[in-house]
Amino acid sequence: MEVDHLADERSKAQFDVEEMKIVWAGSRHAFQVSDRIARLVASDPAFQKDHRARLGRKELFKNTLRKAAYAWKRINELRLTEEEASRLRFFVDEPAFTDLHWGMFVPAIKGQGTEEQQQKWLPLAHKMQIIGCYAQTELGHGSNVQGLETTATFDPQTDEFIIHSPTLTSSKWWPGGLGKVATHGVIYARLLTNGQEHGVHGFIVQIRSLDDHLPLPGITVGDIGIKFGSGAYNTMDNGVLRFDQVRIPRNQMLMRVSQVTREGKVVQSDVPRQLVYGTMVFVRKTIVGDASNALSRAVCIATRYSAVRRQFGSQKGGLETQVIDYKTQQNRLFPLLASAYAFRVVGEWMEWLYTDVTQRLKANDFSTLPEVHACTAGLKSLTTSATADGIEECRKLCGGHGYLHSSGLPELFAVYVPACTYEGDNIVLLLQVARFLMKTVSQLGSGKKAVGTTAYMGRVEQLMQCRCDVQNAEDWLKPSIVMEAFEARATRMSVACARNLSKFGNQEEGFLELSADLVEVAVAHCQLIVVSKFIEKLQQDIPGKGVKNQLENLCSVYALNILHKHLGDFLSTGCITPMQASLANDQLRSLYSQVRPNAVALVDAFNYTDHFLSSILGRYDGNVYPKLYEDAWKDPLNDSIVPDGFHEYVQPILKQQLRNAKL
Ligand SMILES: CCC/C=C/C(=O)SCCNC(=O)CCNC(=O)[C@H](O)C(C)(C)COP(=O)([O-])OP(=O)([O-])OC[C@H]1O[C@@H](n2cnc3c(N)ncnc32)[C@H](O)[C@@H]1OP(=O)([O-])[O-]
Ligand SMILES: Cc1cc2nc3c(=O)[nH]c(=O)nc-3n(C[C@H](O)[C@H](O)[C@H](O)COP(=O)(O)OP(=O)(O)OC[C@H]3O[C@@H](n4cnc5c(N)ncnc54)[C@H](O)[C@@H]3O)c2cc1C
Repeated sequence: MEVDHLADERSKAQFDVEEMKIVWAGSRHAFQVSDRIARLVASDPAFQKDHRARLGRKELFKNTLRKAAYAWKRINELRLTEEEASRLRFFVDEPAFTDLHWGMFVPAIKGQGTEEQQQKWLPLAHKMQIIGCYAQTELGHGSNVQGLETTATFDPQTDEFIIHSPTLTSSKWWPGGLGKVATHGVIYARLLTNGQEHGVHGFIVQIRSLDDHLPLPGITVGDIGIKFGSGAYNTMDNGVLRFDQVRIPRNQMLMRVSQVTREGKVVQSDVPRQLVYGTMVFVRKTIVGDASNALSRAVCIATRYSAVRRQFGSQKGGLETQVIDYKTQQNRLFPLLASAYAFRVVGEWMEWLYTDVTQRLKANDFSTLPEVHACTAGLKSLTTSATADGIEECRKLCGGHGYLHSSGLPELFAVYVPACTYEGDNIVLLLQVARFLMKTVSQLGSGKKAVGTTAYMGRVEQLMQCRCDVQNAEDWLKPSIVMEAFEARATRMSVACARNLSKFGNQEEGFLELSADLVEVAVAHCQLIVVSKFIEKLQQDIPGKGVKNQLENLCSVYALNILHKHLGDFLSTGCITPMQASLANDQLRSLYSQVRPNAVALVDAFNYTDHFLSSILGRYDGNVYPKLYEDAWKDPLNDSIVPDGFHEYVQPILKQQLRNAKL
């Protein structure tokens, strides 16, 4: 019989874990779908993944193609819904060309194509009769989208666009799926008609033949090479692409935002030009939800292992202390656990925000677009940075064993860390948020009402003067007190920056000079959004014994840990006193004691299979040591007792030394 080494931990839980699983999944339905599909993937040997770090690039890539094809076969055989298919790809857990096909190519056509274009291209993409990628970034420019150099010149004689890469730096560089697989791409290029330039637009371009998969005439395409980490993101064929005067029909420019007529005239529709950037907004909101997936996975591993691992503290020959009982371990681990839950909640809210803006856009209401852009950009940045740092912290929380590939953490880190760069470099995105905030502050006096996530700035006068009401540590558990401290901090930092900016004659010059401060303002605003969405969630009815209470503890841990880490902001803006800061820290310590007995159950609520976690340290049954020992012997180096190369290279040295010693 299997022994559950964590049974004792599980018996300590003070809440209904099954109900928490529903909260984590978002709904009973979502839980059931996820649970069923996770088991389906875990039980299928074709989806095995524990050997992939030992494969060379070519074998690794071929293996990914095999898995993607098999996943597609199962999706069709089982007639999975779109939701189920997307869960299946998630649990297969291997970055592949399909991520970009479903995650960017299809959304780009949906968001930027006309009805007619959608009718033509989407059925082909949905049946995978074509495979697409999203080719925006170039060798010379990624962040600066307006700086892209690829051109799309309209030729009125033939009613075509000529797509061309005029310089080396205009080569498309990075698009996933492009390197070896994609047959088509949405290519971003500067539109030129009648000798005039009209900014960057998306074009559907066929890259490879549907018969023999060779590049079409005028196209040079390949993979950009090995990336960070063994295995990891190297399952993806990030690509390079150059065009030499490649012709495409006029109707392959995505024309929802602007149209080019038969005569080459550019006609703007009434949707804002920024919708050309719409796919990025879509993907950024998805990345926020994904951050909670990656962070929860790392936290699950580190929490279970911290309960298994014992070090020091044995008295009279008894058991040593579980490392999870050290306050320093709790102080590093529990805020990450709280962040995983916080990002889950904010990810759910992002889904709502995105659905809302999509409906508004359909009704030609563009009023919330700037705020949605600021929220998706800011929260993408905040959550991915915290998650990347959090995964690395989890590795350290697992001591030496965390550095082993079999802990699951190195690969998770290597796959996750580019999220801080792709879909917008995190600093560049925070500067977008800061621009939005400075604009909001500058409009406060003009009577324009601050709405949505900036509504708090409407109370600027009160927030500039308010004094925190905390008298004892428990006061920090009151949502109103926490909210006011965070709102006052964000407002005061925004106003201070706006005042500094106004000292510059040239706003752009001021923006550049103060950009480091502006990034901090943006972070303060985004942290406030996370705290406020978590608090809002707790105002809802949440069923299940003790579930709400656990979430309240986690919400307080999230907020008070941020307050502690950013104490400089709160103190220097006079939002709280040093004494109140010290009380917040006392409360945080006491919250750790309340989280401690529930920690293992709180990570069980993520409902991850051992297959998905792929971590010996994070095994559900906690049977870590025998499995680590067993796994070591599976390494190919242990296939032979004396390694290849020993007789050739090492033995001669030993013999030489021996000879020298005898002389
Ligand atoms: C699995 C991994 C796959 C990865 C895939 C990828 O990485 S794909 C590649 C991913 N690549 C990247 O992510 C590249 C990152 N870079 C970018 O997104 C942009 O180039 C930029 C936003 C940094 C600057 O852009 P710029 O120089 O054109 O703009 P500007 O600053 O002068 O602002 C002009 C106005 O537009 C507004 N606005 C801007 N964006 C949006 C939006 N999305 N929506 C709505 N609005 C937006 C902005 O607020 C401003 O409004 P205002 O004040 O006039 O009312
Ligand atoms: C794994 C991976 C997958 C990707 N997939 C795709 C894809 O499918 N399709 C696609 O089109 N692209 C893709 N990309 C490209 C990605 O979107 C870009 O790399 C990203 O947008 C960052 O742009 P950059 O590389 O130009 O960085 P840079 O802008 O060159 O950044 C370099 C440094 O400059 C700083 N910086 C830049 N501008 C400013 C500024 N205005 N103010 C202050 N600091 C600044 C940045 O903070 C950073 O520290 C992918 C990238 C990676 C790593």
